[in-house]
Amino acid sequence: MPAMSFRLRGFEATELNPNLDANSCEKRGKQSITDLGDGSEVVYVPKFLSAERAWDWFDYLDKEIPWTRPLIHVFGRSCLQPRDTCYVASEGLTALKYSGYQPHAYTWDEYPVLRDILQAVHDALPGTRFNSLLLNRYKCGSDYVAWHSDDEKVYGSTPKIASVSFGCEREFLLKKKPVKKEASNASEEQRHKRLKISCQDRHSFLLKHGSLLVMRGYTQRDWIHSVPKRAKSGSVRINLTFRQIVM
Ligand SMILES: O=C(O)CCC(=O)C(=O)O
Ligand SMILES: [Fe+2]
Repeated sequence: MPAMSFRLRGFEATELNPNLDANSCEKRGKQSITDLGDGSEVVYVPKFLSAERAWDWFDYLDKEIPWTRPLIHVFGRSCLQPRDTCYVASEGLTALKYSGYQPHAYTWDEYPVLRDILQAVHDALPGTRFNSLLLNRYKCGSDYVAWHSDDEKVYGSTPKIASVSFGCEREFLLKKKPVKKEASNASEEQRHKRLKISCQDRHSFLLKHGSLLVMRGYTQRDWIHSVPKRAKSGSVRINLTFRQIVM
């Protein structure tokens, strides 16, 4: 598939920085790149942060962030968002709105540790310039995020989203968006290709304390993701997703 490998080569330029000092590379350990097909990719780095550093940041975030649990509107109904949230963005950007909710944008200056975490992410992903951050706190196993994609127009057509996790391990699922109904005149080859894709249309990552997961390429256009409820009650998990607002 020469066309695709060419397209993917474009993404390789922004892979994890191989030139970080040997020590931080070592700590960062292995990364895995999952090719979701058709220009969508997920990079997972289980040991992005040392456990100690990640616990320090967990404690700060848990205590200092002004968490809220807003009322959101989905499918014509209002409900409490099933997790705590907070939003931070650079000044002068277009306001973010999702599920009928427009969060207040706090500034980076109000929570300086967030700049340190942002710096660690920028160091690992050369060429990125994240200017906004959505924070989520899952207090127990019944807090979750439903299937969705972060495909808001403000992020552009191929957003890169860097997700850092702290505390309780939770499962992160990816599922291919359903393809539009097959035209009746689709060739045998096209049908075979679709069938093959549909067998590989789910992925799961156990997001560890101190891990980094990056979604890139067409992942928001072609895939949805979720953090489902967990039957056995878990402890607190905090997740930070760094994004770049481009319009
Ligand atoms: O908590 C996570 O790992 C994912 C959060 C998420 O998908 C989001 O904030 O859009
Ligand atoms: Fe998301």
